[in-house]
Amino acid sequence: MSHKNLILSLNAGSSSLKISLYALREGKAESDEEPVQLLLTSSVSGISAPPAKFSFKPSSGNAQSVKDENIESIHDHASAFAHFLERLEKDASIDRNAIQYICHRVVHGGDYVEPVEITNESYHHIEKLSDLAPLHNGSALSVIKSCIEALPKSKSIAYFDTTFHTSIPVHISSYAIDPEIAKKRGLKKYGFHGLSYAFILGAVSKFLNKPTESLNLIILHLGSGASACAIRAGKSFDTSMGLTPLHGLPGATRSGTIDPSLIFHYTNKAGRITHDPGMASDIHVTQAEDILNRKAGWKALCGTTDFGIISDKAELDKDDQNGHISKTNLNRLAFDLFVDRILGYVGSYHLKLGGEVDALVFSGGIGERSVALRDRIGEKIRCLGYQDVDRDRNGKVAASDGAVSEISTGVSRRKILVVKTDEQLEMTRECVSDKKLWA
Ligand SMILES: Nc1ncnc2c1ncn2[C@@H]1O[C@H](COP(=O)(O)OP(=O)(O)O)[C@@H](O)[C@H]1O
Ligand SMILES: CC(=O)OP(=O)(O)O
Ligand SMILES: [Mg+2]
Repeated sequence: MSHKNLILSLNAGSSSLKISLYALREGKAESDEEPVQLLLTSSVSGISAPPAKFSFKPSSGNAQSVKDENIESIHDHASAFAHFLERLEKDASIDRNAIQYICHRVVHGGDYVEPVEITNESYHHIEKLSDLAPLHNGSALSVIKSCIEALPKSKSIAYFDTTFHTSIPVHISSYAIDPEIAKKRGLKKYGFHGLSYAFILGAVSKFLNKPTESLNLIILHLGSGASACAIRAGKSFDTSMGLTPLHGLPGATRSGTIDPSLIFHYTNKAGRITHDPGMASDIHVTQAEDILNRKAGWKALCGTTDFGIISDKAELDKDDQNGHISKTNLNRLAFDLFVDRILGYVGSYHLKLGGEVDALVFSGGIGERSVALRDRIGEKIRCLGYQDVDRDRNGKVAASDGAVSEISTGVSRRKILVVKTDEQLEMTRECVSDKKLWA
């Protein structure tokens, strides 16, 4: 395939590497047309629960699609990217020299409030923030490093999850601690999943045919990392993650919010630097942070990071009348606990938005796929004036990237939607619209 002006978009999540390759459209795009054409998507999932699964899906042409192939040689994000590059050349015959820009999702941007080109200085700035996103920034940097080595002609640009949340008012983003120390050390709520929230906001605005500035939404991004966001007048007003992506909802291996004192009763080595081989060697965090980020969440409760399995088993327990499954079924506990924490945020954000909410949106790997979770949350929020979840619609949510599915019906104006989020496309749109890059 021969294309000019390619944009490669890389999203290093805590358990996955998601990749999309686009070609810039020639000529002026129609007003409603995407400025890029998608050439292929690829993903490596289960990086934190090997064997990792590799998928490769060209949009057209003769190249073969691959779905969920177990790849033993992938053990981290850098080896996942190396495997992708190999397959790009072998399976899709795309000339990597045609890649002009590489967009990288970087979770923690610290005080960077806009995307930055990767230079020595910005690389080290992102590296310094690695301890504040121990499952993320280091992985993104390892992929950036691979790009510098394997694709020296392409320019790498970092897009931050934190940028979207710079609109959060100071009384919401501040902690009740010594303000001088907070300022000196940058201790405040940053919030994450911002690229996903920006994408979802745009998709919902189009779907409801309302300008973003007029929208109030509660969005749930439920993936390996899970967070909630209150959008007021098209801007982030509050979000559940904080200084780090540990705060708020539990995740695949993360505890979410706990009483901070709990950790000192859990272990008497909380403050020591961890030497666990599972934590990347260039990340320096305490055992407390290691336990709460990597040895907690669904993995600790149920022995799996796959919420699909948890929700199936939780369902089994509900139907069992013979006492074969213990009443203390941990899958059931995990499911109910997740529902409880999500409801806490939905209720709180509903109030913070003064009851003016246009829609509740589900997204992320769990939000997009768990029919049971959407059904349960839908049932619980009816008292807030949301429409009813429609069984049929809920079971048939569209699976393509960017799709918006309405799963509720009724007379209330408050809808329940599912959006298949696309952080790679969000970064690419920003890249294309940045005039400096295309002068
Ligand atoms: N059928 C399913 N039902 C519920 N959850 C699922 C299903 N399939 C995958 N998941 C969940 O989606 C998670 C991955 O979400 P995703 O947003 O893609 O992850 P990441 O945070 O790495 O970007 C998995 O950890 C798994 O728990
Ligand atoms: C911020 C975060 O937790 O991201 P992810 O869900 O992709 O791991
Ligand atoms: Mg993700």
